Amino acid sequence: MLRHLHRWPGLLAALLVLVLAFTGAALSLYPALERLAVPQAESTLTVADLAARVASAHPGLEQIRRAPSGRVVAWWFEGGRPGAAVIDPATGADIGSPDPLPGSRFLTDLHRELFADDTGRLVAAAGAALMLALSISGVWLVARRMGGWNRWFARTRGPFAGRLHVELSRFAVGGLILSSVTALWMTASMFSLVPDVAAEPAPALATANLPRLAYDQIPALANTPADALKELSLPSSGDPTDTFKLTTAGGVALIDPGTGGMLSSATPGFFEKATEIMIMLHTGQGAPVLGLLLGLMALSVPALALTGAQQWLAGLRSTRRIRRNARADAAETVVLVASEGGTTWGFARTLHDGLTAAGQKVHTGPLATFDPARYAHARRFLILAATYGEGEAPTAAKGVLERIAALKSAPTAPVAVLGFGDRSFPHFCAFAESLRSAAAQIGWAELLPMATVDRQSPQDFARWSRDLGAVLTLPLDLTHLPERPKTSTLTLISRRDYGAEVQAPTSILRFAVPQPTLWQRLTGQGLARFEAGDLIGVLPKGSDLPRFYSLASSAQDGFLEICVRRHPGGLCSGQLTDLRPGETIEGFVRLNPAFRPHKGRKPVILIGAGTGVGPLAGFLRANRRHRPMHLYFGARAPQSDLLYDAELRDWQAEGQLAKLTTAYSRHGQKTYVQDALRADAAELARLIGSGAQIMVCGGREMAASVRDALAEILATIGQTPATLKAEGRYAEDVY
Ligand SMILES: Cc1cc2nc3c(=O)[nH]c(=O)nc-3n(C[C@H](O)[C@H](O)[C@H](O)COP(=O)(O)O)c2cc1C
Repeated sequence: MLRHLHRWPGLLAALLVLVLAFTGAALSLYPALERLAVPQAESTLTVADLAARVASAHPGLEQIRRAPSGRVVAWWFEGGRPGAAVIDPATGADIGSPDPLPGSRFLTDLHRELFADDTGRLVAAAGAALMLALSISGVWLVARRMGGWNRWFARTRGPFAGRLHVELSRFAVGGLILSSVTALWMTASMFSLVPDVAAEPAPALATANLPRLAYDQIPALANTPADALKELSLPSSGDPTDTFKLTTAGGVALIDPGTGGMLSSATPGFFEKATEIMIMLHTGQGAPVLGLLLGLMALSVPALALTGAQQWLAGLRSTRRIRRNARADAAETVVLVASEGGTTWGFARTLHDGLTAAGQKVHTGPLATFDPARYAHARRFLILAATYGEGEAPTAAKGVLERIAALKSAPTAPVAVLGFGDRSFPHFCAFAESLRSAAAQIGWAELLPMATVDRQSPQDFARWSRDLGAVLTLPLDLTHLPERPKTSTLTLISRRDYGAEVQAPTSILRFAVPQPTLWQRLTGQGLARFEAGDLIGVLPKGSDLPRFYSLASSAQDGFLEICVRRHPGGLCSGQLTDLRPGETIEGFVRLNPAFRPHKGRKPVILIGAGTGVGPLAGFLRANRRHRPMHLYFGARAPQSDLLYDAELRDWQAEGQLAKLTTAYSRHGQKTYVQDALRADAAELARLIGSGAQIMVCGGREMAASVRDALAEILATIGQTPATLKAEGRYAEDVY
């Protein structure tokens, strides 16, 4: 419900709210500009002094008004003609026309009434009401996403658009609520819905036929500082009983010009004062810094709209192919999906269709939206979760574990977790396992013991579905045939071959990148955006199951490069290493943001062996700012499989590679990378102590030996690989 409340007004009102936000942000500059543009009165100046100064230049003075910015405007009637000017309070001289600053009337009319008088005012007020609804529901959604009110300011996780949306909301929501509440108040005041009629003093007449006192002989004018003045109306020269009318923040008074006595007065009531404060808070008039801050917050609105829409579209993309999706609050079976590449959604669809066909009311949605309060009629939860990084959650589901752990009580309906992973990774289905144990920790009853699906195995899935059917007493036996991923055609431009002499035939393959469409560029789909360290899924001929290779180049390089070692009998590596320039493969990019050098100038220690040097070479190629990068590279023999040999020399000469250390396992004194690390223990300890990041890429055994060697080195500075990992300074890409 809350999500709908946040989303639908969001879409409907996007345009209106954007107009209000842009014009509001632009208008917020005016109070500050006006404050800078007008000369300010000295602090000792009184209303009497000011009136005397203006009157000496304009004997027919009728009225003086002072705006909260300090801008003083005077009106007079001289030689049968009315006149008006902005006044320098220091001299009483005219310094310019009292017309509003250029553009401000246009912007004000657009902001306040969309050039449509009362109708426009009501539409603008509706925009403010929608802004308020969005802001308040947004405050709740941030709390929900972060895992509770006490975590409202905690570190954000997950995809960039979602993180930016939360960060901007946290910055801007206070100001947006303030601006919309004050706008609503001002509209209510405009339509006389607030009893804020200006207080008026009782009518009074001056003593006739007395000569006028000088301004400084009238106590009320002589004792009121000029910066407290709002308006002073002078008695009309043709009416002997007319009075001064002095308006200040404290109220309104009628003053006898002959005696100087106060004839009557009135002080503003609660609502009049409240309206005045609302106007100040909304416009920034009298509080230019607040105005600028509110303007800055209003400027977040377009970015919030964009990132909000992007998240909504991403959610829509994943669930749109679920047919007959029951509402979350009506469903008896809730299927929650954590996926990065989308294949788990395919399994979820098959499960959804199977359960629906068996008569169940099923709701399927992203695990990221999990909130027990949403599922009033749930009788069971089925969580389908893939694993990424080093046993971690897919990006969209980051933070879910913390949210489960933060639940005050476990949902009453039991849960079954089905993990999707790949046994060739060291942490097989580790995220699903973490979900299972987080559920157990809070006492969430298990519907079925956790099961796993290895490499999208239809058999594993069918087996689990039968177990589920047995528990639910439904005839479930689901066959899911994984869909072929959407691929691009890549043409080989060049290849360089290494390692044949040392029984490690390896090739660096460089492919042309097809020109991305505008849509792909805007949404980052296809091959529009990739970095070294991301992955390419290659579909070998004769199989729909992709094989992943780490990228050794980024989209900016203008080509896509991978290192492939030919494995005896390997389907994909065989086809790739047989490719001739001009031939093509089918592939798709999978982002791997966990394996990238952090931003900044801190040193990076790159450790790789064999084809593992591929992404590390990509990092070096992109190191145009020459941050210190140290490469430890394990190969078999220098003349045979030292991949990127020529480039490594160039990069070193140009400063992109600070230091290269090689270790050869079949040449001279045989050594491995871990030996080279141990030999450099003191230097490495120093680099890590100064904040260096470690990135390891290569085979599983090499990574384990490197971890052992680094554990010894880290112990000397009171660190472990685990502590560095927790800080995000130890990343592995292992196969
Ligand atoms: C970069 C990357 C890292 C992965 N890490 C793991 C892992 O640590 N453990 C695991 O069991 N599976 C791992 N996998 C395999 C995926 O979890 C598996 O292919 C899953 O079916 C993908 O589901 P999805 O397409 O819905 O994201 C990884 C896959 C990739 C591409």
